[in-house]
Amino acid sequence: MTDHERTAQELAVSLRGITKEFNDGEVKALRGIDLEVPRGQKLVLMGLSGSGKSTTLRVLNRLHDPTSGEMTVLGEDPMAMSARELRRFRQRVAFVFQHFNLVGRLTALENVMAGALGTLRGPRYGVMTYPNAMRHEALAQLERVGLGDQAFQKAGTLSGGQQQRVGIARALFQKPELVLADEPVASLDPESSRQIMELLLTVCEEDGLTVICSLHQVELAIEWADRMVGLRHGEIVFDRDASQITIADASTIYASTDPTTSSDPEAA
Ligand SMILES: Nc1ncnc2c1ncn2[C@@H]1O[C@H](COP(=O)(O)OP(=O)(O)OP(=O)(O)O)[C@@H](O)[C@H]1O
Repeated sequence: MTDHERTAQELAVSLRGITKEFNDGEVKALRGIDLEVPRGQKLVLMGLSGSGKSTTLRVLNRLHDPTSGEMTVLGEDPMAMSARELRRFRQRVAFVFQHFNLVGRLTALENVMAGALGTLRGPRYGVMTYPNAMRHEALAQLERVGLGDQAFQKAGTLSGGQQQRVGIARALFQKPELVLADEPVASLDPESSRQIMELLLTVCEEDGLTVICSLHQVELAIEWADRMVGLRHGEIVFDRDASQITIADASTIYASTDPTTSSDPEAA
């Protein structure tokens, strides 16, 4: 194994000069992102609306193809994958969505098992059409997120916080190595937000997963992240260890002034 390959194995993510343009270059969503994320790190992405957080997350599991640049995710190059390899790769990279992305008319349990549909042949209709071991595992994950009693309740009838718990159980059910969470608490009230972030990061820590999460709540980010990365206009303008950051520091990313001109040289 070469040094480069060894480093790629130790890192969950390595992005080099990643750009992403939309509308034939009219929108430059990412303008050269360089980012290395060690395995097991809990990284929060911050930035104003439109700064490129979602695009970064979506490039990582190839929901978007980058326009240019190189990337390695979990030791592999997603750009070089066939459709089949990409399906397998996406089992290793779970996504937690802001609006939960559950099927409201299906039970919580079925929504969790939907996380494994990529590994099953053909569609499934109803809980009993999934293998027994899968049902047990899905139930165990629902219990883990505190929803064992709601396993057979239709997802659409659950509260927002409960729906996101299902979203987290679905992610864990995939047995991922990397969890990408796109503003997972943006649709929730402050108390539920705190509970859900605590849950997400605790379970990911227990399972030794890498988490990359976009989040607007600076206090929550400082409390739960190992590292905070700020984006502005598709560029990284802030990259620090969360333990060395204050709310005022982190808030510069949301200030009207450009943090690259801040008096603190490290904030650039
Ligand atoms: N599918 C798309 N087509 C065209 N432009 C897009 C598309 N997706 C994102 N963009 C643009 O790319 C830029 C970055 O968007 P992105 O969604 O990554 O920002 P964000 O930081 O996640 O914002 P928010 O906090 O509002 O979710 C924005 O200008 C956005 O309008």
